[in-house]
Amino acid sequence: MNVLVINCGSSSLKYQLINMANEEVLAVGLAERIAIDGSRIKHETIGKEKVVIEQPMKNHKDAIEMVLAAIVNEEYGAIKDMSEISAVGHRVVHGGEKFSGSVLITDEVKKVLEECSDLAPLHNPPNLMGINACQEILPNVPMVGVFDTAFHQTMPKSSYLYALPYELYEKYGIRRYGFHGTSHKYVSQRAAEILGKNIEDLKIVTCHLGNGASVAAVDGGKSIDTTMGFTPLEGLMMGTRCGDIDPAILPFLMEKEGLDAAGLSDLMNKKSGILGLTGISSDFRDIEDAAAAGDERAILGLETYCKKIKKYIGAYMAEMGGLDAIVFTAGIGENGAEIRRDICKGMEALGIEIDEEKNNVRGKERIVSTDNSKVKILLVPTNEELMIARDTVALVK
Ligand SMILES: Nc1ncnc2c1ncn2[C@@H]1O[C@H](COP(=O)(O)OP(=O)(O)O)[C@@H](O)[C@H]1O
Ligand SMILES: CC(=O)OP(=O)(O)O
Ligand SMILES: [Mg+2]
Repeated sequence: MNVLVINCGSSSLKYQLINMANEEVLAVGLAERIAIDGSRIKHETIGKEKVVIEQPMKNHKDAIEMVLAAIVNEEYGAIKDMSEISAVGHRVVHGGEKFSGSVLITDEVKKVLEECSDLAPLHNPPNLMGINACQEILPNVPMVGVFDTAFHQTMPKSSYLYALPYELYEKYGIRRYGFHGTSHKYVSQRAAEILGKNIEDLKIVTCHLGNGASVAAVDGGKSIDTTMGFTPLEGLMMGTRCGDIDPAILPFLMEKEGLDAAGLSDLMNKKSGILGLTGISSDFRDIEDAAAAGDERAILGLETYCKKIKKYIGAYMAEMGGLDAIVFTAGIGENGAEIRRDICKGMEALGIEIDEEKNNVRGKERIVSTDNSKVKILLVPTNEELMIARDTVALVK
C-alpha cells in the first residue's frame, strides 16, 4: 500500500511517497519558499536523477498540484497513475481541545481545523488548503490527519496552565498545547536508538529549529514541557515570529500604533523574528550570508536567536533534574553548524561540550559532542513523514 504524506509547514511543503509494505520510500521532495520569491520543488524518485522544478507557487494549493504532477511525471515520477496512491496522511497543526490523536479526515474534522485557524494562522489555512487540493485530485482516497499537538498531551498541568484566571482555561481552552510533536517524538526516539539506551532512562532536550522553532523537554520518552503554547507563536524567536515577549507590549502598541487584533497578530506572526530584527530575510541562509559579510543586525539577530535556545536548554535541564542528550533537528538544526556551536558554547561547566570538527556536518545523523561531554549532543534529521505514514496505515486499515 502506497501512502502519500503531505507535511505543510508555514513556508514549505515536504512530501514522501512510501510503500508501507516495507516502509520503502519511493519518492521524496520539498517545495520550499512557498509564497516567497523564487519558490521551487526539489523532487527525487529513489533510483532516478533528482530534479528541481522552478516555478512560483503563490500558496500551498499550487504546491500540491505541482507535487502530484511530479510524482506521476512520465520521466522522473515514481508511479504511473494516481490510482497507485492508497491513502494520504496530512500533518495538521492545531486541533484545539477537540483533537489530539490522529483522525480520519471528515467534513467535521475540516470544520474544527477551520475553527482553530485563528490559533495557528500560519498553519491551519495551508493544512486545509493541502487537504482540499488532495481531495480534489484524489477524491476517493482516504485521508488521515496527524496532529502536531499529540506528543505533548503528557505535559503536566503545571507545564500547560497559564497564570490567568482559571475560568479562562475552562471557558476557552486557553492553555499551552505545544507543537512539532511528531518531530520531537521521532528525534527523541532515534536519539535513544543511536545512543544504544532505553528511552525510559533518558532526559533529552530536543531542539526543532525550522522556520517555526520549538524546544521540548522529553523525560523518559514523554514530553513534559515545550516552548510553544496556546499557539505556535510562544517560545523561541523564529523566522517571522517573535516568540516570548512582555505581554504588556500589546496594549502599548494598540494605543501607540493604533493596531487592532488582526494587526497585532500580523505583526507578531509575520513581521517579527529574525526577519523583523534584521530587516533582511526570514531564511537563515540569507542571515548567515549577511553576518559573514559583517552586517551588524544579522550578527545581533543570530546572537539573540542562539541565546534564547540556550536559556531554554538550561531551564529544561533544571526542570528534569539533569540532562543526558541535546538533539538538533529541522532546517536550521540540521544545517546550521555555526548556530549549533553558538548555542552550546559556554555550557561546558554543565557538561555540554560540542566537538567543532564532528559538528561540521549537514543533514546527517551524528553525535557531535566530544567524547568527554557528559551530555551527548546529536544531530538527527527529522522524519515527521514516516511517523505520519505509520499512523495513516493504522487508521485506514
Ligand atoms: N543550509 C542551511 N543553513 C541554514 N539554515 C537553513 C539551511 N537550509 C534551511 N535552513 C533554514 O531552515 C528553514 C526551513 O526549515 P524547515 O524545517 O524546512 O521549516 P518548516 O518546516 O518550518 O517550513 C529555512 O527557512 C532556513 O531558515
Ligand atoms: C508549528 C510550526 O511552527 O510549524 P512550522 O515549523 O512548520 O512552521
Ligand atoms: Mg516543519
